[in-house]
Amino acid sequence: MPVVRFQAGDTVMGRWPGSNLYYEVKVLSYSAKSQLYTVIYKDGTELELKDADIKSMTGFRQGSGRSRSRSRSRSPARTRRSRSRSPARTSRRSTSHTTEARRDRLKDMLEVRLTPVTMPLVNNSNNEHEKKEENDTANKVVEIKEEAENQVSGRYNLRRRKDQGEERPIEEQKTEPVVLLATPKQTSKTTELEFGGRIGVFFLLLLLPVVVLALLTLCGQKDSSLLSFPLMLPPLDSLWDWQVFGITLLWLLFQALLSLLPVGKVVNGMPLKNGKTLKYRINGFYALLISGVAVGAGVYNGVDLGYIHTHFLQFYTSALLISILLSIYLFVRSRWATDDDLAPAGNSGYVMYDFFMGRELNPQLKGFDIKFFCEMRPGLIGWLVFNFAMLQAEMKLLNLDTPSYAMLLVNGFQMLWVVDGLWHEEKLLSMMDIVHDGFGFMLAFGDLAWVPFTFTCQSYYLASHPSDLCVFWIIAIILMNAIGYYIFRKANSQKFAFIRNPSDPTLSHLKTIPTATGKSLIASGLWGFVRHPNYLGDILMALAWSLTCGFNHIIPYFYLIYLIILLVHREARHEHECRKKYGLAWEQYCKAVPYRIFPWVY
Ligand SMILES: NC(=O)C1=CN([C@@H]2O[C@H](COP(=O)(O)OP(=O)(O)OC[C@H]3O[C@@H](n4cnc5c(N)ncnc54)[C@H](OP(=O)(O)O)[C@@H]3O)[C@@H](O)[C@H]2O)C=CC1
Ligand SMILES: CC(C)CCC[C@@H](C)[C@H]1CC=C2C3=C(CC[C@@]21C)[C@@]1(C)CC[C@H](O)C(C)(C)[C@@H]1CC3
Repeated sequence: MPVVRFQAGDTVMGRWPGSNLYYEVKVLSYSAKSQLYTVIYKDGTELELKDADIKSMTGFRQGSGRSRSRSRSRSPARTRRSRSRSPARTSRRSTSHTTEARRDRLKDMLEVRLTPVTMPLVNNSNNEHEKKEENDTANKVVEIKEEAENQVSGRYNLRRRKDQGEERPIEEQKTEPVVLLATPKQTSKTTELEFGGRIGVFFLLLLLPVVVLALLTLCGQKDSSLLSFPLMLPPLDSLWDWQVFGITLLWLLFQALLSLLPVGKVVNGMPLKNGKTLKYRINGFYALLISGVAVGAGVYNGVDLGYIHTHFLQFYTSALLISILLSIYLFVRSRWATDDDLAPAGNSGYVMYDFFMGRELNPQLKGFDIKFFCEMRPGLIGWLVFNFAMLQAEMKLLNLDTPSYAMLLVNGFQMLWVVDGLWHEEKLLSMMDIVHDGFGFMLAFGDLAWVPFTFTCQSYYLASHPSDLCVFWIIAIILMNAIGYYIFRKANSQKFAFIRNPSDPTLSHLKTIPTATGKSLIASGLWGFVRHPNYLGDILMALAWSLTCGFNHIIPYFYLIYLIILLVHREARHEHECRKKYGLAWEQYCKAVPYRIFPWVY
């Protein structure tokens, strides 16, 4: 039976999710079922916190006193300034739990809720915004937050905007690893399960590999109609080839070696739970160039890429086996991971769920980050090699002197997407997959098997299904891809620049909405059109890719359908997180930007 340490109305210190920052909060209620406290921050943001993330005011003062004295020796001026502002100093109350006192506190709390901080749309360069934030909740946190703001290195913006002018490029920043606050280590359990929980994940584990197999089988046969789906699995010996397995392992090794090349800059990842940052070498674009030269040299010297087309299923089963073995290795090694190494989403205690979601956030082998490598290299670059192989296979199978326009368009569009991804490789470091998701079966299979074998569905299809495109259709498809790419790139670049430095002068025209965390939300330009313009751009491109294959079968639309499902789910996940994280500011933002991904769809 859990001990309920706090009562409704108590003022306590609550940890901000995903960080070691503590804010003054009031307890609203406790749920015995979920064993979570609902607390309210001073700006009205309500969150559910675990017992381990809450400290009593007295306990916290004793704990933070130590860290305060540590920082005082480092920066006395800063500490003095923050102390004079700290509401914890001016409004410390007795923690005795008399009914009278509790009722008073509850009244205070309700007043906070009834007078929420209003957050107007502000211009990025507007001084009023800064003045506004001076009075904002973000400034009313106790001094430990101020201290933490000064200590967090990297790009995660927890500063007030008036301090942000000091932001420097990542490479130049000092990355002294720091522990923000000495708190006793607690194992943070995942309580909210995603993807339909244990049952959902069980089905995904079984279904995903079969879906890819079915897709490849249908794509490869003459009649690709869903109705002609083979009810029998292909014979097992047609699914396995040791030589193909060896080639796949060699490809992985080659890519791993390329990623270790000492070319390209070294940058810091986002700060981890313990305030430390990991270092990453950004050389994906060089790896792509070298891989291109190597494949080109192979073809020039008589290597027949048609082998990939004829052994595509075997390549898939090899990649599948490697991803399963890798996931087992990752799961086993996570037994020795510390709490700091664990991903917030993959530590439920249910073996299958955690195996799927991934327990460890950034598993490393002597500084080699396995997740970052898998996400950006073997699958993505392999995808382009596969596309090129399909182009050669098409010419051979359909007796063509030159590749079809459809095949050329698919190869060109997808090469642009991959080149763009590797050119902007550094930006991946702030993405949900790297910052939040553990590395388990979902991503291992996703990166090594799903990406190279489902993203190729159009070129694999075109290799044996001619698609004649008229000039009008070609122009329309190119235009659609260009518009999609423009939206995708501009939105992602703006978002990344803003996360890195919200005071970036090139973004000063953008309107933003401040939140209690100190982070603001862009609410104009592309980001004022829909809440995820980058998703919209991506979907437009995916549509253009599929349209090259005509309308005879739905199979080449597989990638488009997958992407829409994934991004709609991702949007819902993000929305859920942000509602908890930003509270009223999020509501304000949703009012200002009502459409989610598609314009006119709420
Ligand atoms: N082809 C494929 O299989 C897939 C492609 N993608 C593509 O990858 C790209 C990146 O995806 P993803 O990481 O999901 O991107 P998101 O757009 O969800 O970006 C997440 C980050 O952006 C921040 N953010 C979101 N909205 C705002 C805003 N209005 N103002 C300021 N910051 C904001 C979030 O901040 P916070 O949450 O901290 O507020 C978070 O740090 C997309 O273009 C997507 O289409 C993604 C998945 C699969
Ligand atoms: C197995 C599942 C059903 C789904 C697996 C999903 C993953 C394969 C994808 C989730 C998000 C991804 C992104 C990229 C690759 C595929 C995965 C990992 C990406 C890195 C590719 C390069 C792009 O430029 C990008 C925009 C950076 C992509 C980001 C998302």
